[in-house]
Amino acid sequence: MPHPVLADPAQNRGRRFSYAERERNNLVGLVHPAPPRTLHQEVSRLLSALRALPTALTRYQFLMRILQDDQSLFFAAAQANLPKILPIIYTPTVGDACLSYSELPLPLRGLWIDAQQRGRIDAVLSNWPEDNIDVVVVSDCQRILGLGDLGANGMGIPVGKLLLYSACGGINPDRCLPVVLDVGCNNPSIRNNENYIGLPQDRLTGQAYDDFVQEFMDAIVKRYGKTCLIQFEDFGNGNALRLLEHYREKNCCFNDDVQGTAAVGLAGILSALRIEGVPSTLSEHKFLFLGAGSAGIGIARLIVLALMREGMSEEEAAKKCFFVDSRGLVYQGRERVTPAKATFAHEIGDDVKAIAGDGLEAIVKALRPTALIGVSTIPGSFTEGVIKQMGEINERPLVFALSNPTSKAECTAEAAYKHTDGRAIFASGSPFAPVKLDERRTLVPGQGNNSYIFPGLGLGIVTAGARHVPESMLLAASDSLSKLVDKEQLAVSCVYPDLNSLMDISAHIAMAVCEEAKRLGLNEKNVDDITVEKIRAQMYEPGRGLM
Ligand SMILES: NC(=O)c1ccc[n+]([C@@H]2O[C@H](COP(=O)([O-])OP(=O)(O)OC[C@H]3O[C@@H](n4cnc5c(N)ncnc54)[C@H](O)[C@@H]3O)[C@@H](O)[C@H]2O)c1
Ligand SMILES: O=C(O)C[C@H](O)C(=O)O
Ligand SMILES: [Mg+2]
Repeated sequence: MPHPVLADPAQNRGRRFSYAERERNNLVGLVHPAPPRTLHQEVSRLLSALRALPTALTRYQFLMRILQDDQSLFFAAAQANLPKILPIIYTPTVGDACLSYSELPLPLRGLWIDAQQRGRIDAVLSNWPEDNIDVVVVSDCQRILGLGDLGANGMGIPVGKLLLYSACGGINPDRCLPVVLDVGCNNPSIRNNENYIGLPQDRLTGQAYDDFVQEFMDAIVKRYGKTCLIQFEDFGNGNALRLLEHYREKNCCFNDDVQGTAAVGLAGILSALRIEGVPSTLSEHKFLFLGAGSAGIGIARLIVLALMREGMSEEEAAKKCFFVDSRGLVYQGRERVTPAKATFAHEIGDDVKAIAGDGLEAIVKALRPTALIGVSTIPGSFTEGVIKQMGEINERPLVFALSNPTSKAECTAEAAYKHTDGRAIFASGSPFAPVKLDERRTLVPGQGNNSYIFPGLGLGIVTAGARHVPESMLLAASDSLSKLVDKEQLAVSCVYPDLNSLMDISAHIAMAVCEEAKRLGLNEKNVDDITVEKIRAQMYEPGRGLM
């Protein structure tokens, strides 16, 4: 039997227990005899051990074990080394971890609510050891990153998102709940694995699915209150927008793939307007999206709102966004245009119709977009020809390859820069290293990932006790992020701020969200006297003052 203090990751401090603490807690002999260590020393030790590991997946496993063992060491290490740690606990490595979640020896983390628990979801929730929860991230895992249906294996995503809530947004990790709704899995390569951790059955659909989600939503509100934030994550195309529409005004919730992505995408675009050679107002731009799913529709809808704020009509604003889906250009009168795409299915001439199915390069040439946004999950779809075409049309083309993980990116940073002689303003969902163009110039790809948004957005919602998450909060978050991009970043073509400052970024975003909640009267908590400094001071940060 492990000692209860050592077995509790929130209490265990291993070699950092002082002599007095060792005496007080009867730990003498149970921790190493060497003199107590500082948090800083232990973080250094952790980082050396991490470096010595051979693969990203072994580093993922190692960090998950540290988290299970000693929570404050994990978060202190993460917060002091975000650019190093994020790609392991989050995108892209978390994608590999999810693919092999059934095989990897990993500590149990998160709550799987499976379809057989229908009718007793509240009882399952009561098994979670914490009674006070601020943020729930829930996925049905039908579209994990660009990897498709991973069933119960997708737990790595809600777990990873919530680790960022604490590491980047300062939400107390004990008040975070990662949930997988295991409604089945239709992917044979996952489900037929003899070690599969989920229900080996087809996904629930139709009314049975909707009732299951409804029961879950009600159970969360009953147990944790109506201002407990519910973040929908990596739901499939057929459910993401639909569930968001259904719940957005009933619950305190948002969909990260639709709305978080929208805010980070728009922030990158707004930042780019400040770069010389880029048309400096939003209304001068034309956006071409490859992929018309949750992420693409989400970004386009927020662009429309941003344009309307500048005085444009909704109809005119929508005309600034064009979509290409798996059948080619989406246009008015085309077959298979869903209601979500219909807003962006424009009237086009016969000349454009004639090339609508001819591939992205021809479409780029015909439409002459200023920005190309990849949310398609199709790796390499921004070919050399496509990128060169963007470079011919624009002095500084925006090329955002937002699909995750890295293996699904529409192009690499190097390709975007190389085929435009370094003129492209590139951003990607997964991290890419800086690219040295020549002796004088190194360009830095920005990571256009919703991780810049959701921790601060959630922090703001929790701080304000917001009842809902209206679209204007996403606009506020987006503006706030964009304002934090400095001249130095823009000079190296990077449209996002330094990842190292994510805790500060989140405090600023949270402040903007609180102000918006207050403006709309959506706050259950008094935020009259709130300031960025006060928010920052209350954020969970185990290394504060100790590192
Ligand atoms: N960077 C970020 O923060 C971020 C956020 C959300 C999603 N994403 C990534 O974006 C991708 C899409 O996510 P989503 O939520 O929109 O998924 P989705 O399943 O809702 O949509 C995918 C879209 O791509 C289209 N598509 C498929 N094949 C295509 C092809 N050959 N050509 C053109 N379009 C094609 C589909 O028709 C669909 O419209 C994923 O890889 C996801 O990881 C990134
Ligand atoms: O998880 C990420 O890295 C971003 C986004 O939510 C995605 O689904 O790709
Ligand atoms: Mg996602």
